[in-house]
Order: sequence, then C-alpha cells, then structure tokens
Amino acid sequence: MAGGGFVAHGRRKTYEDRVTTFVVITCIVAAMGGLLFGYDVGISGGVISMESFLKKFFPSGLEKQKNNKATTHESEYCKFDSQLLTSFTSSLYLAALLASFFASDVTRISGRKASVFIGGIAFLIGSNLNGIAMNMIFLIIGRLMLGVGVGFTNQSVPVYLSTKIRGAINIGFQMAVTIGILTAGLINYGTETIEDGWRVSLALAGVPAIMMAIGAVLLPDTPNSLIERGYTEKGKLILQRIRGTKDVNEEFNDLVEASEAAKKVEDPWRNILEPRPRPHLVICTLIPLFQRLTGIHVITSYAPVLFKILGFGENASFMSAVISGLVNMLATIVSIHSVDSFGRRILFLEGGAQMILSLILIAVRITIAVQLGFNGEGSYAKTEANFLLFLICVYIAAFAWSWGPLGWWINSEICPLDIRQVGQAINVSVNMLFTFLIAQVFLSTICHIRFVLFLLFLGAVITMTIFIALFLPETKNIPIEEMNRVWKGHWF
Ligand SMILES: OC[C@H]1O[C@](O)(CO)[C@@H](O)[C@@H]1O
Repeated sequence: MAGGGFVAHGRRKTYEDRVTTFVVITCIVAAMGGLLFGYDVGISGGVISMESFLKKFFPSGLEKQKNNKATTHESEYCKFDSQLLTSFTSSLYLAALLASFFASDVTRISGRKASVFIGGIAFLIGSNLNGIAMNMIFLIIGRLMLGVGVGFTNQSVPVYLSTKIRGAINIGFQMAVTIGILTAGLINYGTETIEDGWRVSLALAGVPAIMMAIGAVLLPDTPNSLIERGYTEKGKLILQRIRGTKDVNEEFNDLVEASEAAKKVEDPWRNILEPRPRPHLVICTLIPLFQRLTGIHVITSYAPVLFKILGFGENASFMSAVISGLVNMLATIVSIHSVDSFGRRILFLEGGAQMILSLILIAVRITIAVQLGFNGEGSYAKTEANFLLFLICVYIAAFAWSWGPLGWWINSEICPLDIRQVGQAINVSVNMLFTFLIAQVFLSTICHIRFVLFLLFLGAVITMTIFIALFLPETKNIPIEEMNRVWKGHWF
C-alpha cells in the first residue's frame, strides 16, 4: 500500500541504476508483501462460504441456508448474516491499523529490514494458526497476526529503485495485491470441494510468508534508512552495491540532503494542520475515505459470499470470484500503462463515470434478479446471472485502473516533503479504519437494506467524482519539487 515504502523521494532525476541482484530480491520481497495482503483479502470470503467451514464454525448458519432454499427474499440476503463471520474477515484490518503505528517506530529505530522480517514472521504465524484452527478464537487470532503482517510490511517494503520507474512500481504494489486476490480465488475454487479444504486455503499463505522472511534476512537495510539512523558511510556502501556502480555520489548527496531536511521538520503533525497545507490534508483524508466508499472491498473480499447471496450456485460463485479477480488484475495493468500518458485526473474521472454507470445497472439488475431467482422456486436465470457478473466486472475494472492504485499514492505525489510522511500515515490509517468498518458491517447491512447498499455506493462514487473534478490538480509529469507551483495555480 505504498505507505512510506513506495513514497517517491522527491526529485525527478535520473541516477545511475542497474537491475542488480539486490533490486531483484527487493522486488520479490515487495511483491510478496502485496501478494500476501491480496491473498488475505481474497481468501476469507471463499473460506466462510465453504460448507465444511460453516459446519465447523457456524452450523446454525449452514442449517439456515439449507432450510431456507424455498423461503423469502430476505432470507437470501441474510443467509450469511453473522457478526462472527464478519469479524473473521474484518479483524485483520483493525490489527493492520494498530500495527502500522508500532511499525513506523520499529522502522525508524531498527530499519526497514527489521520491519519486513517481523511482518514475514507475523504472516507465517497467522497462516499456521488459521490452518490448524480448532475454534473461532484460533481463527481470529490468526487473522489478527496476518493483520500485524500487513501493518508491518506495507509501510516498510524497501525501495531501491530510481524515480524514473517509481510511478510504475507504485502501481506494481496494487498489481501484486490483485495477483494475490486472484490466487486466493483460484485456490478457493480448487479447495472448495475437498473436505476441510478451507484449512489448505488458509495455510497456503505461509508459502509467500516464508519467502518474505528469508528475503528480509538476505536484504541489506535501505540506504535511506541507514543514513537517517546515522550510518552514513554504510548507507553509501549499500547504495553502491544496490546500484552496481561506485558512481552514486549525486544520489547519495540527495539522500543525505533529504534526510537532513526531514530531520529539520520539527513537528510534521502540526505542519499539516497549518492553513498552508489544508488542501493536502483534505485530499489525504478524503481520497482513502472515498476509495473505501466505492464499495470495492465488499466485492473483492466477500466475492463468493456475495455471488451466493445474489443467487448464484455453489460452483458458479467460486468461478465468478475467479473471473472478477482476473478482470481486477488485468485492469490494473491498464493503469500501469496509461497513468503517465493519460494522467491521473482522466483515470479518476473515467473510472468514476464507469463505476457510476455500472452501479446503477447492478442495482437495477439485482432487483430484477430477485424477482426471477429469489422466489425460492425458480432457478436463477443463466443469462441474468451472466449479465450481473459482467456488470460487476465492469465496475471492478473501473476501480482497478483508477481509484485502486491511485488511491494509495496520489497523496505522496501531491504532498511536499515536510508533510509527506504524515500525509501517507493519514492515508493508510483512514484506509484501514474504513476497510475494517465496511468489512464488519457488510453482511448485516446487505441483510437489512438489500440492493439499496449498492445505491449508497453509487451516491459515494458520484460525490467523489465531483470532488476529483473540482479539487484535484493534474500532477502528471510534474517534478515533485515543482508541486507547489501547481498548487499555487489551483483555485483550492
Ligand atoms: O483490488 C481491490 C482491493 O485492493 C485494495 O484496495 C487494496 O489495495 C483492497 O482493499 C481491495 O479489496
């Protein structure tokens, strides 16, 4: 999530850089962080809709589902309504939020390497606890540990790459997240038919976790982190090894300068509350809030559950989660290729318009589908199901090339150095807090207000698209040091 780790350093210069072994290992470790996050996002919805899982942890719910095949519309919407099931999903984000506060201190004092290692180990413990879980307490503690992993790795994945490809790398993080979500969908599809397949789904997250922990041991600490902690000579040495050349003076001097500038920032929290950076504060708070209010997370993290609620059959629900996961990943590639040519605003505005249209149609189709399929007797019309899935994919694609990746790093692009870290901390915290809240209330909300939930998301997307049109300046091709000029020319 690019909290800190992927934040651009500020200068658009071209340093000498080669793809060294360090860079490759760094990319792998960074990718593992995103992959694990995405995997944990995508795995829970499938797991909680597996029969063997429900039999063990939520037998009354399973009973309700079986008995209610031929009852009212409401029972369809409510068949997964359980605070326990939602806690299993949402607890991760609460832990991630809390852990990220400690993680920034650990990174500051002991370096990024330590944070990545702690993150990898937390992921490993979490996936093991989940895989062997005997009761819900095990499961929730396991998810909390995974959240600790997310909190630590997301703010500390190191960057050894020069600014010229940093934009693509920023989106690369979200790319890894979507690969993780897709992988989870595929694994759930495979394990759904196996007895206790949920254990396999949950435990498999241990594989990338081990790779991440080993990667953290193999990696040196980042030059920025070393320099910031006073190990200046060592920082230079590492920079030379990373870049594969002795000729790093310019970049090294810039890093030292940036670290000194950062130290001079006495109280970044006070700085951001002053009137001058008010637009930044507004944007850093509202962008992650709006990103959550798109409703994307209920689709990606509850996909098979949602498809079942909408009346899809067992197999079709898991398959639909795979299809929507694939669309999510492919559309993120579109973003990588278009963000620097079309610009940020165009992506935000087009993505917003496409989400608005698809949400209107989704709400309409669901009401029609309810009449067709939820009366308990008729089966869900196949063409209706396919069209609904198509609309959901259109919505996911729109998010994936706009708000998905941009929501994580546009803040660091618009914020000057003295408030960049605080801005990013606000971004990550708001994001995690609202991901937690939405994941926690989703199943009971859809039970009570049904398809109207999608109309709420629609209202939010309309508001945020207007917000972007009015408040966000275009920052494409603007060197970070000239960002103030952009703001001076902007009415806000
Ligand atoms: O791809 C969508 C997914 O990506 C995230 O925004 C994380 O970056 C998740 O919250 C969401 O479920």
